[in-house]
Amino acid sequence: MMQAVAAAGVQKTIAAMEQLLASGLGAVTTAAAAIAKAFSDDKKMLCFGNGGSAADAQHLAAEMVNRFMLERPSLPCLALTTDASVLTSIANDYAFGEIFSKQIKALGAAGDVALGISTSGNSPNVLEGLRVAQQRGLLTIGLTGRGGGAMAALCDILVAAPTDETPRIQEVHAVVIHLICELVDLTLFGRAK
Ligand SMILES: O=C(CO)[C@@H](O)[C@H](O)[C@H](O)[C@H](O)COP(=O)(O)O
Ligand SMILES: [Zn+2]
Repeated sequence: MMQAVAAAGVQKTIAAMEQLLASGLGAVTTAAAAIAKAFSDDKKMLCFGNGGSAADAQHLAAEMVNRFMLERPSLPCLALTTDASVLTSIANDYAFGEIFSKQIKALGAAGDVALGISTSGNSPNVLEGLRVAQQRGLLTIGLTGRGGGAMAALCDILVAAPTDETPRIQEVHAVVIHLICELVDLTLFGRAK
């Protein structure tokens, strides 16, 4: 029983990855090119999401600020999920739906990249972050699941993992995040390792 459940989980992830590959990976390469262009224009990237996707936002920021595979200069990227004082004060005094958008108002500038991650595509705080980012002239990139939910309308570039199950979507996102890092390094530094 346990083995069958585990095998089914792996099969679903493989199927989603195969579909992503068959789709040509156009959204992934477009997102990476846009992020590389922003960095080469001295702009930064702000990443955000809830739960496992908050961890994914932090993972991406760590790869950019520290390094991925290549020894190269730090790249300006910030996860908006890490400062407990900022997050709790906004949630307590205003609304949980504003925890990302208020930080984007403070830190975001035109030409920066706002990268929102939501498996459902419908988390109100991620939607509000993307909405404010668009209003302020940031480029909006969304990582989501099949369909993209309400997020699709708020993203200049949407990477939609072709599956409906939250953990499987997150597993595809982990690969997409690493591909973005690899392609950004390749674009900016001529190689990725
Ligand atoms: O990691 C997981 C599930 O795998 C959870 O923590 C999950 O991220 C949370 O339930 C999130 O609140 C879901 O939000 P979203 O992906 O729909 O925006
Ligand atoms: Zn998870």
